[in-house]
Amino acid sequence: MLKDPVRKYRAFAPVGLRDRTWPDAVIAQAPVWLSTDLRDGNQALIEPMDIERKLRMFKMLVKIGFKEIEVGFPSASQTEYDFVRKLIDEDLIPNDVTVQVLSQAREPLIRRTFDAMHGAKRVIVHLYNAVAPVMRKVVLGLDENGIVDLATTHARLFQELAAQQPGTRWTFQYSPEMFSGTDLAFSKRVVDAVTGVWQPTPQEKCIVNLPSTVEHSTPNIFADMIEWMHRNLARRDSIVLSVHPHNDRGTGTAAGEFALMAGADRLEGCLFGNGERTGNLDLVNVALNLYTQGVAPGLDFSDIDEIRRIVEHCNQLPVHPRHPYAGDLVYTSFSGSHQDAIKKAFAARREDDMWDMPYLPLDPKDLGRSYEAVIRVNSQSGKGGVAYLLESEYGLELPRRLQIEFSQAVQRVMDVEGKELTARDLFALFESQYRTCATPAPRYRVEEQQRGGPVRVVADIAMQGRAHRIDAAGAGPIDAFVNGLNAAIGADLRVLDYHEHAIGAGADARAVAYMELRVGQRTLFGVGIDANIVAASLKAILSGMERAAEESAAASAPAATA
Ligand SMILES: CC(=O)SCCNC(=O)CCNC(=O)[C@H](O)C(C)(C)COP(=O)(O)OP(=O)(O)OC[C@H]1O[C@@H](n2cnc3c(N)ncnc32)[C@H](O)[C@@H]1OP(=O)(O)O
Ligand SMILES: CC(C)C(=O)C(=O)O
Repeated sequence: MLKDPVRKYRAFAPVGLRDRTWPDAVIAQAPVWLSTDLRDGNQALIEPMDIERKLRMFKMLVKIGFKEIEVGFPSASQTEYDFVRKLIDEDLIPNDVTVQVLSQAREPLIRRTFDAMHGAKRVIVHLYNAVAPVMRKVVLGLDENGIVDLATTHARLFQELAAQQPGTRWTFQYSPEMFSGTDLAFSKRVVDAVTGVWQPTPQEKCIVNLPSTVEHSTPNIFADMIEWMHRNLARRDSIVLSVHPHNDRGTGTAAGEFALMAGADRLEGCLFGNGERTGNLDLVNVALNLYTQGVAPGLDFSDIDEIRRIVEHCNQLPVHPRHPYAGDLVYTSFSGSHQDAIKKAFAARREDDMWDMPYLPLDPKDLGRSYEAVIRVNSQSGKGGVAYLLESEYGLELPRRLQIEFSQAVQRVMDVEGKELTARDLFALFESQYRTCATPAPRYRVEEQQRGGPVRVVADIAMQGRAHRIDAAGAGPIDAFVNGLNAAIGADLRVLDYHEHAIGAGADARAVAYMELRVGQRTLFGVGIDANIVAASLKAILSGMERAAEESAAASAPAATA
């Protein structure tokens, strides 16, 4: 790279629109959307779509709700031509959808384009030629007058050929290619000349499409350019003002949104931003940005994963896992503080509340995603994430101090393995830590002399492989069991805290008991799961006692020598 890039690159000149209004505008309604996946998207693919893939894409675009779809460049190849013929001949274009086709300002290409559209009910036929100084000089070898002449000559040809097919309802569209790299006065001159030929009316509008063929500047400058054109174009009331942003600087979405604020009526782009180089404007991104502001986009992304799979199949290109709204990881938090906030916000949320979820700008359910992947646990995670997964996947509502205790066990595993732990891994670790499967239910009997009075518990238990009989009284079954255990094995056991809840419902429901115990000098948890609530509590005590015994055995074992 150059130390002094100014010797090679020049900054894009600002427009200097002092009385600009767009920064205060609010986008309160959806624009007219034009999908160019089958044209600009397609021309950027390593392997352009065959007819089967084009058709699959077309049907999906219709299902999403696009009413204007650029289906190809019919003069480019036989496949392109045959595809539009198939749509027309097999009557595959719904009545409320208008197809669009593109042609360069070259007579044979335009003739073939009109030829391809015979019998179509409605067509947007799209003319372009380059207007930027670099293209005038190196590609076309024309001065400004020559460019105006090129555009108007072919605009007249459009009129002539359309008149020969009166059964079709034609809408004309013109794009001054590389508008983003052209001075505004000249862009206006060419566009006014073209609309001067077409003479659109407020009832029969034409479309003027302003492309940032290459994105040269910050999006505020593009917005100034659009506002300037919006204010200065002749016949503005007879024009649908469209923009076609690319994404060379990574600000295509901002450019599209700012352009709407600056007066544009229509956006051209592709799903997930496919298109030349860094892509076209990402229509999913803009539509869902609107949605999160409470504006109905008029496009349906309720099954975003299915749409993404079809796009990946048709384009043979992957959608990045971090792609806005659609990527595999965009609703997933790994980091502890994010997980903690999400978990608390989910717990506080009621069904009809406005969406106000930390770290989640949109409810993944609205796009057909489950909450399953919202939180995933790795070494960056804390207790909140672990607790969330155990609760959402296994119905375990761990009390706060147990969350802290268990997350230390998780961290120890993570430090060794260093990889993500799934909900299933965490549950398996929880089962083994708290011996929820290994602790057998004691055989026990509870005797109550009078309702509300002291109870007697008689139980046979096994502790550290040895059998014991417990027979003691207490204020309730837990108290009696603890008293009996202390007497039978000489333990120093107290219950500090106790939580229990049901897991599941109906005949399959089980109870889980979380028991915070003081065993000698040690404070720790025991957990028991059983169909019977008393059995679950006794198991929880035994689980904690076994854990304490194992820990003290481990602490007194001689340290291994190398
Ligand atoms: C910014 C955009 O996305 S615009 C759309 C671009 N899309 C495509 O190009 C995909 C489809 N294109 C094609 O299949 C081919 O380019 C075709 C069939 C249209 C034309 O093919 P060819 O006739 O072989 O021309 P080629 O592709 O080399 O294009 C260069 C010619 O087009 C002319 N040309 C280039 N841009 C323009 C323009 N905007 N307006 C008019 N003529 C142009 C050039 O001057 C050059 O003419 P020359 O051969 O007389 O020097
Ligand atoms: C034909 C035009 C609209 C185009 O694709 C571009 O300039 O990017």
